[in-house]
Amino acid sequence: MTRPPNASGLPTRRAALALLESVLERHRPLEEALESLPPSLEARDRAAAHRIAAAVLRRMGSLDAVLEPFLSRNPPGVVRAALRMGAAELLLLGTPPHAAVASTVGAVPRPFAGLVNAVLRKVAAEGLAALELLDGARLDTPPWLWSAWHAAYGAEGARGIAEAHELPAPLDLSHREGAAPPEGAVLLPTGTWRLPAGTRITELPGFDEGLLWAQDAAAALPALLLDPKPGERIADLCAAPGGKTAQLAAAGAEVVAVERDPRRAARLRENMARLKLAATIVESDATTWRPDGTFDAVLLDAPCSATGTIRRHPDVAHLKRPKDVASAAELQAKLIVAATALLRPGGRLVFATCSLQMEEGEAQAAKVKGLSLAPFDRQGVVAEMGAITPQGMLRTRPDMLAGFGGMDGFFAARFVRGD
Ligand SMILES: C[S@@+](CC[C@H](N)C(=O)[O-])C[C@H]1O[C@@H](n2cnc3c(N)ncnc32)[C@H](O)[C@@H]1O
Repeated sequence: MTRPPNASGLPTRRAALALLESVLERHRPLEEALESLPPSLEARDRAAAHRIAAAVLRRMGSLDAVLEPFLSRNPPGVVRAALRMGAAELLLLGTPPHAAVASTVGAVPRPFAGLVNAVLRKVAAEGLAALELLDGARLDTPPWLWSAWHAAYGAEGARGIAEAHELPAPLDLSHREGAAPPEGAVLLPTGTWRLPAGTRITELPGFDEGLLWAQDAAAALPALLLDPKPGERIADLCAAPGGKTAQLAAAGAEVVAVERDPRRAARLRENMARLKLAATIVESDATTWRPDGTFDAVLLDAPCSATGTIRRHPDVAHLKRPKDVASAAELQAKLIVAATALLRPGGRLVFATCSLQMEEGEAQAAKVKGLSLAPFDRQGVVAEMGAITPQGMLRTRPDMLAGFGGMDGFFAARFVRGD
């Protein structure tokens, strides 16, 4: 009998190693690394490689601590990556030990096969017990993020956030009116439909018909809180891939969506076409864009460090540094000035970021000039989740809605322009 080409599991492990090398050595985002995998790789191998690489990135500190006692010296980069990968399969992903060990051994250069085999056999035998004794939340969180979250949210908050990062995020869906919830979907208090992690949106009924789009429950809140009205002229600055543009357009607003990156603008166009929603898409830098006329409202979902999305993008924890927070905050300040100039008197601005860092949230909002803060309602479902601050700003964290499986970290504040 001929074996299918990937029965050995080798293409998956080689692809997972390539993903880890891209993120950890070449500092490229995981999504970008996935796009660079060979087109010949089968979809299920690509998905499996993604799952393995994401598990390693999510729990890397813990995996290294488990491996440490079994290593007499620091192994070369590719061997360490393979050991992390094998350990993730054994301890986190439930791969049968024989398959995990054999396929990882097959993926490393021959001279290291014996070492990898011996270490992974020990991990298979003793690793789970060792893992349970570790402080995973602490080990898997870069120290600078741990300190920043500690300062912002206290010891319990920092730990809650880090613990929420240990598990992959579910698939959250926003939908158009008239869509039916996919089988098994849970309705969250905020209106988002939630399906288990690993669900493929492209296979859901309603996807091809343009009735659904993927959007974390927290990411859906800023556009909701902007409260778009039919016929309002709204500028969506920094718009791709378009989750919020779709919400605004679905609410009947006349949307102008501005995106600087041409490739991302193309994705925004594709997404809006699939959803059969109308928006004027402008490829431009929002800091210098000067349209004719003013807007009733502006949604500024600004570029940021994205530390609120670590559950979905565990590479963020390895790629971002404090200087990235500082430079993103600088750009956000410029974008807020540009957004302010677009508002008609009485017009409103919602400034949002998917960051857990104060510099990109509360501290940024406190520096806004020429607009008045219009606090969000302290009643209603969002407030009941504990996501409205005493100042009336939105602050979600991955440990909120814990009973439902958490949500991304997001910040939003609303402002109005005086007459
Ligand atoms: C956080 S993402 C936006 C997500 C989007 N609002 C959504 O809901 O799908 C930020 C976007 O801003 C874009 N961007 C960054 N700087 C920009 C600028 N100066 N002008 C316009 N777009 C910019 C990025 O390319 C990226 O697509």
